[in-house]
Amino acid sequence: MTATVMDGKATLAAIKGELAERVAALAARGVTPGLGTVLVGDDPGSHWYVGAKHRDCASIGVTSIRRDLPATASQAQVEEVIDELNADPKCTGFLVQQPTGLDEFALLSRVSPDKDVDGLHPVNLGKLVLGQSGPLPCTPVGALELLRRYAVPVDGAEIVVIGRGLTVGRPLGLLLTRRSENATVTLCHTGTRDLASHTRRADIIIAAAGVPGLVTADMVRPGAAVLDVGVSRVDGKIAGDIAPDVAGVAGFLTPNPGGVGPMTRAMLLTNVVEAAERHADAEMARQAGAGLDS
Ligand SMILES: Nc1nc2c(c(=O)[nH]1)N[C@@H](CN(C=O)c1ccc(C(=O)N[C@@H](CCC(=O)O)C(=O)O)cc1)CN2
Repeated sequence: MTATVMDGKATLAAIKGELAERVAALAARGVTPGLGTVLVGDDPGSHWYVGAKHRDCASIGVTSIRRDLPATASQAQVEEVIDELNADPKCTGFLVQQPTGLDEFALLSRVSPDKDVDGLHPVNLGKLVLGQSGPLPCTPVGALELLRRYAVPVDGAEIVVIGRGLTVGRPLGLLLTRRSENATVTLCHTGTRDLASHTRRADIIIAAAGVPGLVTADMVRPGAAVLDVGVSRVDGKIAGDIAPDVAGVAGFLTPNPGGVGPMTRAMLLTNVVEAAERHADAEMARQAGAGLDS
């Protein structure tokens, strides 16, 4: 069997085209979305991710506000920048690039939930738990969107998620078990005794463990969809969690790079546009309430 490649790069391009139309509609209402990023330190990977996010924004008409701080920045200095972006009307949404090496819970909690485009603020994660609408974490919803666009059925599917991290594995479990998605999820982690016994009966495997080559062909049911979210560097190159021999067994497979990574950026752009749309609607309602619309 040769797996169908779930192309995240091509899907990002398609989503950008769709979002550019929504940005144009916002411009007609006098609103320009603006993404803010807060980057601490000089990790080359983080610099690349932030640069890519701003290039994506420029390509669809979203303006950029970039705050880069040195590795020596203190918690208080980063919190000051967050306060600035919370108050800046040109910044309709922003994020703190992780990792920062600081108290990330305190930083995430300080971002205004209305401007949280990562969907990682405790209020927005709480909404996900409660099944309320709100911005969703970018990588989990990116993986789900890729499955949707390749028509891989999720409703009723047995899905094994590997990894319980706060940005991917844990919210993925919450997302996929919502009534609207209706999947049965097994969340595996370093304490899982027999990983292969779980993956072998999965319709969909989503690996976010950061262990190169963790999932091998013998662990995959023929025809299963396999998504690789693992990012490790081996000899300077990205190495995912999925071993190359899985391509001969899986029905659908994401490349890595070129799979879920670009989808993370696509869903960030979606959250940025949606935050600006909510902002525009709230402003219109405020003006109508104040009798300013006539
Ligand atoms: N505040 C956040 N920090 C981090 C998040 C996040 O969602 N919010 N996730 C990751 C990094 N990340 C986004 O920030 C991210 C990961 C991967 C990609 C991507 O496009 N990757 C490319 C390859 C890039 C390369 O060559 O290095 C791909 O997979 O094709 C974009 C964004 C941690 N931090």
